[in-house]
Amino acid sequence: MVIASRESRLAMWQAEHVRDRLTLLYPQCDVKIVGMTTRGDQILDRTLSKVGGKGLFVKELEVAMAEGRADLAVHCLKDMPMELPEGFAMAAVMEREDARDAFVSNDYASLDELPDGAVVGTSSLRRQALIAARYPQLVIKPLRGNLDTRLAKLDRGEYAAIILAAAGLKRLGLAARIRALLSPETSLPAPGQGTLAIEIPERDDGLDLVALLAPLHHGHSALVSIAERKVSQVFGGSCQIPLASYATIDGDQMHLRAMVATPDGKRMISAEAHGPAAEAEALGLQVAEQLRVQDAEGILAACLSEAAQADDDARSAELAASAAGKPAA
Ligand SMILES: NCc1[nH]cc(CCC(=O)O)c1CC(=O)O
Repeated sequence: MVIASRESRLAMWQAEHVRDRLTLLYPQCDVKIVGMTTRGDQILDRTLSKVGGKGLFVKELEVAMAEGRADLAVHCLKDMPMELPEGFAMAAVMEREDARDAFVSNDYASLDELPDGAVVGTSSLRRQALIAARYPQLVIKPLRGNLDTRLAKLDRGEYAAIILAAAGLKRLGLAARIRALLSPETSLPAPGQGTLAIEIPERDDGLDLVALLAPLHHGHSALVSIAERKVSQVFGGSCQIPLASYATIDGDQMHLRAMVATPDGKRMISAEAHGPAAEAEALGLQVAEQLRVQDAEGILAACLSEAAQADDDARSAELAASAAGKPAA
């Protein structure tokens, strides 16, 4: 069995995690990992939402699976497109890690402690909007790169604090860097945050990978991800829009909360619903409908035109820089 993985430390940890679970389940099976670099790993100078979004990190892995060089790929569910390309399926959704955002800083213990004008690093439009709405006195600057790069930028003093997913830090043994976990009330998580999913190609050799991977599937985590991702899907499933969607299950009841905002956090709408967990998709649609009647589409249109404007600005800067004979910053 071959697992295709990106080469970042986090992606490798995730692939190794699945390899170890499979090896325990099927000691007779030889599980290997093949590492590969994706377009998303190569483009580090621009905000992710502006260079093509979620598909960027999975394409090369899918090509490897389609060509028979790999049997499965492990992804952060948060980075997976809402609809998988023809010929691929989600074989398992694993048990969710901590879904919360984490506050990381060398000098401050929480967002509340940051002085006016302090620079906070994040490239997630969702985190940017949520922080800007609650802490208008803070300055939010883009932050990209893998986890180690982001932490190094913080340590060099480029930011007073940065916001990252708690799950990634915990997986890499970096939980000690977390100064505060942001409650869903402060920073409602992204759809699927903290959850790993396994993607497989359709195959015609009769091997039932879904059945083989079933012990890695976690029913509750799958149900909350269906509800969360439905909300995102209704609004286009893009990461160019600040959208949060977070569900929890208590007994057989699900609680789903969602939020849509403009990147500056000046317009923000929320919705929530309770219902049977088994009706996850319907709950997602219900919350999406509540957002729609509050003009979610109007807010999203404003986001997309802002993103297009930023793209134009970036292109103009690139053109001006190349005319001046130097690479764009
Ligand atoms: N967009 C990048 C990404 N995709 C998944 C995670 C974290 C791990 C997870 O949510 O499972 C991260 C890093 C971050 O948001 O800080």
